[in-house]
Amino acid sequence: MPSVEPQGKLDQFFLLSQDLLCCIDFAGTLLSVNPTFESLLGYPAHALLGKPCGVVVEPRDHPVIEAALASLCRGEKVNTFDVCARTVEGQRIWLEVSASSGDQVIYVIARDVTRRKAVEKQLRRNQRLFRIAGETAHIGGWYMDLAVGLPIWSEEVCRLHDMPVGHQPTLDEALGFYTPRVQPRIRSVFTACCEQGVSFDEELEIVTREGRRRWVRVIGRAVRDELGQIIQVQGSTQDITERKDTERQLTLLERSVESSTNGVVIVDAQRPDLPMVYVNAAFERITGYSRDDVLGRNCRFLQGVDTDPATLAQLRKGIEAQRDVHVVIRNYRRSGEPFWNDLYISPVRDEEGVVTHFIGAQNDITAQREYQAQLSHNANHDALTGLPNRLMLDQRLAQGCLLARRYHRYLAVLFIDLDDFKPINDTLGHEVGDFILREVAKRLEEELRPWDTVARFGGDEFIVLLPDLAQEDDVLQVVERLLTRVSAPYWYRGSELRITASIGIATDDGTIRAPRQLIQQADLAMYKAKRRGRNTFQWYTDELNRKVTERVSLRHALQQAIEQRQFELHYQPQIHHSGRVAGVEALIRWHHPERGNIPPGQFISLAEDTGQIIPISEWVLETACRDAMVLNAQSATPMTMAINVSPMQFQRPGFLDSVKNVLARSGLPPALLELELTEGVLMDSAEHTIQALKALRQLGVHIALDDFGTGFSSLSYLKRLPINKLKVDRSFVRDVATDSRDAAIVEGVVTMADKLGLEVLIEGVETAEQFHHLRMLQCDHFQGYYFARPMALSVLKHFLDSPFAATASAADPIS
Ligand SMILES: Nc1nc2c(ncn2[C@@H]2O[C@H](COP(=O)(O)O[C@H]3[C@@H](O)[C@H](n4cnc5c(=O)[nH]c(N)nc54)O[C@@H]3COP(=O)(O)O)[C@@H](O)[C@H]2O)c(=O)[nH]1
Repeated sequence: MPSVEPQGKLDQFFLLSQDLLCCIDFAGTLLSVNPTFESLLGYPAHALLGKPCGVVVEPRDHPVIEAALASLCRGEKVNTFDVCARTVEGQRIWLEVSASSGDQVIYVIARDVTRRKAVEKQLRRNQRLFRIAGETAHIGGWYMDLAVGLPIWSEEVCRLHDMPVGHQPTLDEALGFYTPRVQPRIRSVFTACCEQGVSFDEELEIVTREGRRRWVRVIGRAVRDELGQIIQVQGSTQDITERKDTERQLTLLERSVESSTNGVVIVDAQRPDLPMVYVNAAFERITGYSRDDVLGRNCRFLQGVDTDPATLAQLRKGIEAQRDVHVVIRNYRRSGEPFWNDLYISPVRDEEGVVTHFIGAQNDITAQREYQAQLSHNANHDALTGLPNRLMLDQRLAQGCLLARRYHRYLAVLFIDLDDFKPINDTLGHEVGDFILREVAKRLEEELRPWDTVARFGGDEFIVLLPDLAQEDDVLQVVERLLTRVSAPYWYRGSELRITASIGIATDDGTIRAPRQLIQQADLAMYKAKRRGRNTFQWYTDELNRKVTERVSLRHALQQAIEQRQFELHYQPQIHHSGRVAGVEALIRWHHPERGNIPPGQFISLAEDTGQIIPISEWVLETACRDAMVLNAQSATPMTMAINVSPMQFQRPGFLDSVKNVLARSGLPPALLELELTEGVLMDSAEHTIQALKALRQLGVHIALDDFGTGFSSLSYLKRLPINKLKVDRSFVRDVATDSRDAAIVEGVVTMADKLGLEVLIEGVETAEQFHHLRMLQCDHFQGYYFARPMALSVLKHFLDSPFAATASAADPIS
């Protein structure tokens, strides 16, 4: 293969050049190579000449060479191109190739650009990494040459502003993306950077071209030339919207937790002893401990002596099992004051589900608890005295019975009723009444053992439960103590008040099945105590029960009697000392369809107690007045009608009017009506009674004082009473013939009545002997079986028509 030899100066250049030089023909065959070609690629010239130039080039680049040769063959110019050659040792060398055609040959200059290629590669790699970093971190770069005054944005910065990649804004446009609120700030820091070289690092909000609001972190710094002149400002802009959103959410969360009214505690679940790592302001407020006091400590210091161990165990179990727990626990504030903590504890897990923390939400429910306790106390206690009420009494009663049964002990139930409490309340006022009730409650409590119960049963009634008595009689000493204590004086605003109590006692030896029965039994016994004179006690007995049961059944029967008009009036003549019948006393008779005649002594007092006396009395008054008119129509001389007036009837406000009305309806002259009142009625409410009597007297009605001598009336009081007659009780008559004391009493009464200008009637005269003694006295009237028994109206009419003188004479002529 002929070689093309360079000549002259060109030869020198060919031989000494640092570049690879070679000549090839238009087929690409190597014609000559310079020494650098040989040395760089490691091939001797003879090994190359005559070979295609592509032998030293990577096959991958052969098409590049072929294309260049083709162009040169067509006489076209070829631009510099790069190919990768391979040395004899296999090392790759990048060559930058320039080729130009001569007449017959092609001159090729190839320069080793391996190093440049490596730098370019590295640069490209760096650029790619930079782009990846920018895209993933949403961070882009920018700079502005001060001399030019136009910011240059990276692709990421363009994207961040929703601008097309490659957009190059003016400075004003670039800063104009910031929201109006932060405009002054960005312009100020940017200017300071340009003019004074002050770096900046700001987090500000922009509005993109699409109108989206985004938070960016913009960092800038000045670049100076070798003279220290600021020539450029460069920096980065990062989209931190997500972080800001997260931060905002966190801030919101934190503020919410901070401003929550509930206490919030976070403890570290991974450190020993679960130390607190966060507490909010409400925790500080509720507990009184500051953050500094508590962070790092376990929250058990909030517990105290009263903290319920069962609740603590429940709490501990929940934490150990890493599950939600809800407890209401007794905790203590820093001041030592206890409070009720309504506590929810929940585990907080990380992404792997590992419990890293526990969060506790606590609520101080002390006030709520107290309110509930108050409500429950109110539901179980009497508002005035603070004593247990009926509801609680029932529970305690059931407990007491249970204890008596289980431990073979006795339970005593005391029914305590204050004597004559109503007059205190009515006359002195409710304030005084309340004071007495409170005081009594206090005294009763003070006299009892801690495990006894005193409850207010209602009004002026109290129930005492004495459980756990070894013997029934043990109750007596308590009862006596209670009676003494209640009857001690009460001092109200400097005035002394007195009150007593009547107590009924019932006991259970563990056999009673219905505990409430004990209260009923004690109640019955209490009534008996009242009847026995008050300020005393009475045991419940079966006999008492029988009597009370009888009273209950009688009460029902009485109601039927009122409704079915089973009553009749009998009349007993009252004899004037002249021997004529001066009047009659109306006496009620009850003809029960099954029981037969029931005497008034058996039902009048019951009717008094139940209030049934009112309709009965009204009927008596009406009937007696009507019958009096009948009798007077038949009688030649005026005949009075004496009627027994019950205390309740007399004290009713409308009594006077009812008398007036009955008189008006019947037409009976008032002077022929005599109302018989007992001493007991007249002794009550002195002034009121006297006024009522005066009103009756003004009406013209006569008043007789019945059962005189049995009521211990004060004689001075007697003189003030506007009455007409005294009826000497028959108890003085019975033995008047044999007992000089009775005779003296009757005589004394007759004399006194005479001096007071009162008439006298001696009742209960049964025998001639009695009458014989009594007729010697200057007495006006007599009444008794000796003269006539009470009789029905029809019988009385015959009696009056009969020659009474004969009857009376038969008994013993009076005149
Ligand atoms: N409030 C009302 N009380 C009434 C009425 N009717 C009767 N009574 C009272 O009931 C009590 C018992 O009355 P009674 O069984 O009718 O007895 C009366 C007479 O029968 C009885 N009496 C009359 N004479 C004699 C006698 O010689 N011996 C004797 N052992 N008893 C006699 O006395 C009763 C009349 O007593 P008094 O009223 O005190 O005059 C009795 O307390 C009645 O008051 C009524 O309608 N309303």
